[in-house]
Amino acid sequence: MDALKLLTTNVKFKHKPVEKEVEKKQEIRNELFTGGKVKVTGSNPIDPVVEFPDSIFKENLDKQHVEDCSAIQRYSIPILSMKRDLLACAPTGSGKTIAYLFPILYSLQSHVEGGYRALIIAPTKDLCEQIYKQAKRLTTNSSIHVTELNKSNEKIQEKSPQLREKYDICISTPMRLIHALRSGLKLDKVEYIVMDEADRLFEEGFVEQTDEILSACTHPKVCKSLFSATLPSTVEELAQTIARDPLRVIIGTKDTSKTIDQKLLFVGSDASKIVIFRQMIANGEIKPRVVIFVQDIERAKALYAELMFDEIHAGVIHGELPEVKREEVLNKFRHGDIWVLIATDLLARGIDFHGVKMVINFDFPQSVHSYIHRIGRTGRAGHSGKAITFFTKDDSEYVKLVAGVMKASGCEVPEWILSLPKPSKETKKKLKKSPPKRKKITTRASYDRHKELRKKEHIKKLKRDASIAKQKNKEGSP
Ligand SMILES: Nc1ncnc2c1ncn2[C@@H]1O[C@H](COP(=O)(O)OP(=O)(O)OP(=O)(O)O)[C@@H](O)[C@H]1O
Repeated sequence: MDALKLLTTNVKFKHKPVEKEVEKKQEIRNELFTGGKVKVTGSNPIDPVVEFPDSIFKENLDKQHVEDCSAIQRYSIPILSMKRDLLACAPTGSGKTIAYLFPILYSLQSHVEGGYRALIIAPTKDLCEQIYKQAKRLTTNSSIHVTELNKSNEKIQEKSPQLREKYDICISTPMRLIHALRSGLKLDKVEYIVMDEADRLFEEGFVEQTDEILSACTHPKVCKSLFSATLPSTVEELAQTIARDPLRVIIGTKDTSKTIDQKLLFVGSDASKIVIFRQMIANGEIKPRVVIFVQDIERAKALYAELMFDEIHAGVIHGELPEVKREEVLNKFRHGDIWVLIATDLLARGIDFHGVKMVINFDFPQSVHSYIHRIGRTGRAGHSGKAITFFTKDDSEYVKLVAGVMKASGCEVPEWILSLPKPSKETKKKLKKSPPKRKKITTRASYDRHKELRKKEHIKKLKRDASIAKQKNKEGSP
């Protein structure tokens, strides 16, 4: 089956490991469990555990085939169980969700009391939904109850506040939680606050909300923890001011991932990108499943239209899609009905897909952290992955940023890229604020495209009508 067919045929993709890769895979798995370099700082550090403590939660993990503790889990379990504040930085896909859920559940089960006792804050609804699902799996058959604040259940809980007493753990975006706070929610019983994707929660647009939430948590012994694959020093400084005698755990080399084979690809201009992408498909260089990142919603829609035209099993996800539709697209991608998922940075953080072989940065990311989180959608949980970043002349002043991460992760980077000057602080800020203006994604004049699309749809309809007529004839024949 040629590459284009593989992406367009309606057969679910199955992953078959190639034998020669086994050794490399073993090396990558070891990285997950040993974490390579581990750095713990802070007063009175606590020794790591070697395995998940016996409990109903461990039994539930066994059912998910999560048996050995990953490096971050070995450290976070005793630290959070002892209610020490924690700043944790560990690579994408290294199991940070279980790293905070497990010790919190383990600790809360010993004393049952009504009302939210742990709060998990994450920047997007999709991520909250994913954390909620993991928490539900972990708490099966236990005495701990979890809720995720969303539009509908927030209203229900607002009308009947006694319902909140049923839940021990609440998962929410900052915005949703602030809304609930302003309609009377009390957070005085909260003993644990987790800030997942913490650096994002301390960025402009979120930091005021995060602050308001933290001030509402008035329990004298509230334990605060921050988790992310990227913790810039500015965030760490801020975190140090809200945390009490925290321990700081860094797994691996900060801001790198050893499980992803990263490449930079000069594509000349924006107009060439789609042509090069098609060429890569034809050459068999694109192995499903793939996540493609573009810089804005308009480009996501345009690329989707192009791939749909090629009859590739593609899907698109961005902030303009309603929640239900987003969930539907994510599920289709998870179940293998969509092989090429086009996304904006909305999906860059935290979302966990199994079997993503490749991430393509169709548009250059707007920051190093965005790069790290985007490529982190592959190479998760001890698997290997590949990331290709397209860059044009317009991106050249920022390329060095990514090259540094690649080098630190042990990937090959051409010398000429390494010798480029480092972008200044101002240049980095400029990029973060507004990416380069890009040419529209299209290979055909829109009139021609519409004409061709209409023709294709017409042929499809004719085929459908013919098959219905054939069926009717059959049923009518004696
Ligand atoms: N100890 C473990 N052994 C094997 N798999 C694990 C283990 N812990 C977690 N996983 C699996 O690893 C995957 C990635 O976990 P998770 O989403 O928590 O990563 P993460 O570190 O939060 O990544 P990101 O930084 O991208 O948010 C999940 O599918 C999870 O079930």
